[in-house]
This record gives sequence, structure tokens and C-alpha cells, in this order.
Amino acid sequence: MPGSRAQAFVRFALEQGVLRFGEFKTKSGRLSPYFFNAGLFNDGACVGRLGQFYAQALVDAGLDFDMLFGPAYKGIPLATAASIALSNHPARGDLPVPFAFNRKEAKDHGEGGLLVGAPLQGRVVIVDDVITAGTSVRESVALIRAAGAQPAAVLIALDRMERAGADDALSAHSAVQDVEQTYGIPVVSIAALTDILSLLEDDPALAQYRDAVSAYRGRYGV
Ligand SMILES: O=P(O)(O)OC[C@H]1O[C@H](OP(=O)(O)OP(=O)(O)O)[C@H](O)[C@@H]1O
Ligand SMILES: O=C(O)c1cc(=O)[nH]c(=O)[nH]1
Repeated sequence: MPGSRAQAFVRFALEQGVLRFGEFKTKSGRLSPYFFNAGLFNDGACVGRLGQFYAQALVDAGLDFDMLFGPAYKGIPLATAASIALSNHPARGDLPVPFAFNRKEAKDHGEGGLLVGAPLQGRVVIVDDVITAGTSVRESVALIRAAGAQPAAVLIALDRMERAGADDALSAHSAVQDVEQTYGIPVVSIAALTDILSLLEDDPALAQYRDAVSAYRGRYGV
């Protein structure tokens, strides 16, 4: 993603209250001085704009794919927004952009099961908000493969650039690099932790958070 677009995205996330500074616990149990809560992209206009950022990042990456998959819960509206924006993107012509998502708990009535939306088939792009330790992506890859489809790429809003693993046994690489190596698929991100650090450098009102975010990167990041 070109630097200026990544910067515009980080600023957009800040304005929506999606990007926040303070103290937050991540899914992997770390105490993070910042958090990206994509659930606060919560009205039609900003979800529309978010979808355009995702679509442009995927188009710029020049990847071939057949459909999108959004992991529950927050990946569901993200994949939906990206699908709508890709359908309207001039570079995609009239190509359809089917999407699917999972339930966290299997439904045992009606249509039943874990998967909702288009049948998982062909080359599937996983659409999510962030990668921290990579757990959500690993679960999505397993679901896609179990359905007989192939994971083709991961598309995220923010690469937190963190290494997975226990504090005393951190991976040598970031979780994004581990995903790319393990599955042989690219991870495309709209922005990364380095773009947040640039924002903290550039905006005097945010300078107070710079040291904590830099220290967190020093401890867990690449
Ligand atoms: O790389 P990881 O360590 O897996 O962390 C990132 C994942 O954690 C969050 O999802 P979460 O499972 O908390 O659920 P939600 O989408 O229901 O909020 C986030 O939306 C990512 O999917
Ligand atoms: O690691 C996480 O759980 C996590 C980090 C983050 O910035 N945003 C989010 O939704 N989850």
C-alpha cells in the first residue's frame, strides 16, 4: 500500500475512534498500548469508505482470487464491505465477488452448520481487521481447506507487526511473515504499525503515546 494511502487510512481509523491509545488486552493475552477496534466502523458511510480501502489494496496487489471469506465476528462485515467495493471497482469489470463467513458456534436447526454465504470454492481471500498472533488466520485456513477450497491471500486492515509465541519464546518472524511462509500465501495490509508510529511522530497531540507504542514494538514486534 503506498505510504500516503496507508497514512490516510490510519488517520481515518483515528477519526472514527477505531484506533485508540491506552491499555488493552489482546486475544493472545498481551497488554497493548494501542488497539484497533474495527467494530467502530459502524455506519454506512464509513463502512463504505473502509470497503474502498480494502478493495484498492487487493487490486493493487494484483492477485487472482475467486471469493472472499470473513472470519466471525468482525470479519463478517469487513468481507461484505470489501465485496461490495470490489464489485464496483473499475479494475474488476463485471467479475462477481462472492463471499462467505463462519459462525463461532455451529447452528443446529434450519440450514445448520458453521458456514454462511457462497459455497467455499476456488481461491479464497481471507478478509480480517488485524493480525496479532495469527490464530484467527490459522483457523480460517483450516476451514477453507476442510471445504476443499484454497486459501489464496489474507487481506487485513492493520498488520500489528508482532511476533507470535510466549514472552520467553517469541517467533523469529512476525505473525504475518509466519503466515506467508507456513501457507505460501501473501498477506496484504492497508496499513501497519509503522504507519501508526509515523502518525505519533507527526501529530503533537499524540506524542504522549509514542514511547509506549515504541516500547511495545521493541518487546513484541519486528
Ligand atoms: O492474530 P490473532 O492473534 O488471532 O488476533 C487477531 C484476531 O483477534 C480479533 O478477533 P476476535 O477473535 O477477538 O473476535 P471478534 O472478531 O469476534 O471480535 C481480531 O478481529 C482478529 O480476528
Ligand atoms: O490481538 C487482538 O486481539 C486485537 C488487536 C487489535 O488491535 N484489534 C483487535 O480487534 N484485536
